[in-house]
Amino acid sequence: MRKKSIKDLDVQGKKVFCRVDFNVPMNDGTIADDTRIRAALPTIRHLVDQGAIVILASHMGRPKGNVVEELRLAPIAKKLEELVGKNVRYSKEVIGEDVKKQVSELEAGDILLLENVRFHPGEEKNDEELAKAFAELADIYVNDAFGTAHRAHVSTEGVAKHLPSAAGFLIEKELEVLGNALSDPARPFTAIIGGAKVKDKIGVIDNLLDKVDNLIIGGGLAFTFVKAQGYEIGDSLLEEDKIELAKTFMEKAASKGVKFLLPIDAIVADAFSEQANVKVVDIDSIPDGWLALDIGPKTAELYSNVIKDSKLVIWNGPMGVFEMEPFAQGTKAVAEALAEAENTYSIIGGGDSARAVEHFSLSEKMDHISTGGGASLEFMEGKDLPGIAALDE
Ligand SMILES: Nc1ncnc2c1ncn2[C@@H]1O[C@H](COP(=O)(O)OP(=O)(O)OP(=O)(O)O)[C@@H](O)[C@H]1O
Ligand SMILES: O=C(O)[C@H](O)COP(=O)(O)O
Repeated sequence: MRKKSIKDLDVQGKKVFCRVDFNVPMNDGTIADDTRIRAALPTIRHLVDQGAIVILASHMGRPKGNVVEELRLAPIAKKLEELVGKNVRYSKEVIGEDVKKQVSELEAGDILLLENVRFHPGEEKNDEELAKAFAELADIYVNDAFGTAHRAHVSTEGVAKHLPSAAGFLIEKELEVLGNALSDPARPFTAIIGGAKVKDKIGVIDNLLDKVDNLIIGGGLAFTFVKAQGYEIGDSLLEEDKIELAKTFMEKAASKGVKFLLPIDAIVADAFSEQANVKVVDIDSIPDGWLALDIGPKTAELYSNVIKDSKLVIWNGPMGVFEMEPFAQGTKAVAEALAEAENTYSIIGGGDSARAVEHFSLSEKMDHISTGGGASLEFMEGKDLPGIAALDE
């Protein structure tokens, strides 16, 4: 069922409580990447232009109900001011008398940013009292925090039960792109799954096997599959209790005619370190005591060719330990193949893959980079996102 859109609302003179995801990476008090702030601008600008009184709420980090000085949103307010080109007020409180007073002073088109909502112990508990207190501040609730839509917290879910609600432009765009990709994909449709843990990606692999033509596996999780194929993997990442499941995934792929691609070679190291001794080996020759930390060059070429022959590619999770230079080549090759593939629509599923693409300065070449890491993953798993489910239809 289609959710109500911010476009369907008359917000002139109305107080709008708008949840955004300003959980941006910080480096010594400065914003290391403002992508998520920029992603919320269309909604914020629309509300301002339509004469709404805009109350913005976001979390940053995981302060677990405590005030953590480094996680205050003051630098975000400043950055936002720069980006929207108008004064942004900032409250050092999440809720309370001072917030009420500040809200009462706002006029149409004004913006107030509340303090990090996770400073309040009620936020993550989805506390009813806090939900009511937020609702009392406003006439309307807009959720545009796609990155946090998989959390049932007060500012993402609880407050929606007390106010007329709608989705902002970012959530709409994410749902449209990810939704279209999964429900009516251009073919060949390829999913690339990497990262560290099989157990975190079980749901998404299972769901994607019903939809894709090719499933490419890389990263640390590939080695549980390699082990399931019967090869020795040295000290590479292994989830012993998932070997049987890995086999069932490969069987499911075969029965559905899905090409299931696993590494055919790997970059192995004698320690988990940038300074380690490194060599390239075929997948059946990973030496005892060594760890596979990246896909090898033959695998990178194989994966790149599949990518270039695809019409649609979804990518979640790096191909290797890309944070260390000697193990970044596989992830880089995949990013470059996506960047070069002219007839391929590329969707980067947030989190580490988005960071990797940014790291290789290839973001501009991708068709859609989701602002959601966990959220896009849960969406791809076919789960309902509580922050979206709670919105009016
Ligand atoms: N072969 C490998 N061995 C060990 N760790 C690996 C290997 N390949 C990748 N990694 C690590 O996996 C981590 C990311 O794994 P994780 O499962 O957390 O992915 P993710 O964060 O869920 O991905 P995304 O954020 O894109 O959804 C990276 O830090 C990377 O260094
Ligand atoms: O960065 C994210 O994935 C979102 O902002 C959600 O953050 P969380 O995982 O701390 O809930």
